[in-house]
Amino acid sequence: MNDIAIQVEALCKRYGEVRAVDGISFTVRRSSICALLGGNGAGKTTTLAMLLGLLLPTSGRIHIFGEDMLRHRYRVLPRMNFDSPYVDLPHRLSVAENLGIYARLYGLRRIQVRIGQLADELDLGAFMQRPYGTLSAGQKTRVALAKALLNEPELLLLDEPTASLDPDTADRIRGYLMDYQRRSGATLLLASHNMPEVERMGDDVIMMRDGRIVDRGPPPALIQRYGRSNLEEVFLDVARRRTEPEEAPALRRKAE
Ligand SMILES: Nc1ncnc2c1ncn2[C@@H]1O[C@H](COP(=O)(O)OP(=O)(O)OP(=O)(O)O)[C@@H](O)[C@H]1O
Repeated sequence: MNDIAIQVEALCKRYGEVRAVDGISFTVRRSSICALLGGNGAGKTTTLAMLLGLLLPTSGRIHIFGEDMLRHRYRVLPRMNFDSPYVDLPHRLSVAENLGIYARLYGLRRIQVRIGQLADELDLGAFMQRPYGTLSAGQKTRVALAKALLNEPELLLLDEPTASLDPDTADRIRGYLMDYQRRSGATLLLASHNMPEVERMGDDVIMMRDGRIVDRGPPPALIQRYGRSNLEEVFLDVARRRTEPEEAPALRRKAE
């Protein structure tokens, strides 16, 4: 059990008739990067929100670092953090003030040292004293990531971490996150529909459609199983439901 960071069993979230998450079970190994991959409305954000305790599941179980999240989430939350484009920070406060508030909330000790470190690593120096509300979308994304890393989380949940970044910055942030994972041994779970991102970062991929898990595995294994040359083609097979053996090229070739 010690090498499991996240264990989810038969997790469901319903909104009236909508089954946003429909009975999913999965585990995420400690010190790995796992990607939740799925089209719009597949249930990725809902899954992350339940893992964080922001949403109550309709049914099912979630254990993080062996703790039952529905009963004891405050035991685990200090070891976690998350980053999502849907979360905003106070607009009138400067970047430095915003990070300072979160650092105190998290009970950090050497607050200025940690903020300085992150400002350096994520290249925030030029706008640390500016009101957060005046930043561009990409700059806000980097500040939000700094906020998520303040407490050096052992488990980091990321919802579309590079959604509003230009290709150069996005690439550097991916590299930075992978480096953070290697340095700290943290576990990362990211929701994305950016295939090259998932292919580059993910040790494991969980593919979701309509609230269910339709396939999973390391990117190279998935690509091989579907007889495709990249994850984008696998995703299109899954999204367009070409996942029956008679329709998946590799399996069809094997049968011939
Ligand atoms: N508060 C809500 N009330 C009703 N339905 C909701 C609510 N939140 C999410 N849903 C529905 O649940 C389903 C899953 O949504 P979710 O946001 O988890 O998908 P997603 O995979 O993150 O999609 P995207 O890639 O578009 O962000 C969708 O059909 C969505 O419309």
